Amino acid sequence: MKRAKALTIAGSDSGGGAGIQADLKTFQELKVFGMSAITAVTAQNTLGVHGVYPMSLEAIEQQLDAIGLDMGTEAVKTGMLFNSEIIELVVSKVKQYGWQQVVVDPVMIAKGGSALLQQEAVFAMKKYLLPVATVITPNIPEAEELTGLNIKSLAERKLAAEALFELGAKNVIIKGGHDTDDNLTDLLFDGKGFVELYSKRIFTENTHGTGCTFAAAIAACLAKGQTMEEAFQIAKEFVYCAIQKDLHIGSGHGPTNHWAYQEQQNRTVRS
Ligand SMILES: Nc1ncnc2c1ncn2[C@@H]1O[C@H](COP(=O)(O)OP(=O)(O)O)[C@@H](O)[C@H]1O
Ligand SMILES: Cc1ncc(COP(=O)(O)OP(=O)(O)O)c(N)n1
Repeated sequence: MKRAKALTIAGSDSGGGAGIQADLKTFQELKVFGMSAITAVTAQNTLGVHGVYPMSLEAIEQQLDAIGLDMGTEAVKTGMLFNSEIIELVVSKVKQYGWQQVVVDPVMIAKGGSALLQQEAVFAMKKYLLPVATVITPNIPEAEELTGLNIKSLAERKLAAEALFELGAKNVIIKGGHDTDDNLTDLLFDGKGFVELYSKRIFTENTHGTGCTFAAAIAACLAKGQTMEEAFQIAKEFVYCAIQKDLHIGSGHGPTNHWAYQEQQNRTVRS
């Protein structure tokens, strides 16, 4: 049987909750063959980011060529890209290999406050990366940084989504984890209309890596040929289950549970 493949281009999280590790776990759970190109190694646990070690451009290029020249991929997901040189390299490889489904998670700052993208790289993200994005998945602070808009209301979020679409992303999803009330709205804009997905906030400390997991689920679904709206719905459900059935690992902001979605699907099929 031919299996869909997805490539994550992101940073490594030694704690296993975010970055490359979250992406590969999500791909696997959604039955997509996962591949990776590591842009930076972070020393990270549930208490925060303790070190960031960017890879050389040569090392990143070799990883991308290794995939592009032999295996190919049905979807690409980008996460922590750290600086403008890495962004420009990734964009050139996306174009060289004609990779079509490109999910851009514009990772900037970890929940603990550590910078995962240098400030100078925001310009390159807007100018080079957004135009090759099938979808960009910022949280509210990232959408504010990319658009220069203040986002307090859903109406303002819609304006930000339109602004990101104008910068070249074919679809925009602004995530609601940073909503100020306890009803979270994730918003999709495809250039024509909006889709809103709602959930209640789950009260837990264990939300490390929710953004990575959400974007990886979108990439996995697109790799399998599902529509953007289907991918959006599955990703929201996947991450909700992962937060709801949290694992209580570590003494700080713990990881989510990447196998919870499949466990729920299995229960539904059996009952
Ligand atoms: N406490 C929570 N309860 C339920 N869903 C959440 C919670 N926190 C985040 N989410 C969901 O997780 C996904 C990632 O959102 P967000 O936290 O905004 O991303 P990021 O990790 O990039 O900051 C979204 O679908 C959001 O609605
Ligand atoms: C290596 C690495 N990449 C990305 C992140 C940020 O992940 P995110 O899903 O936004 O989760 P939080 O850091 O906000 O918990 C990361 N921490 N490390």
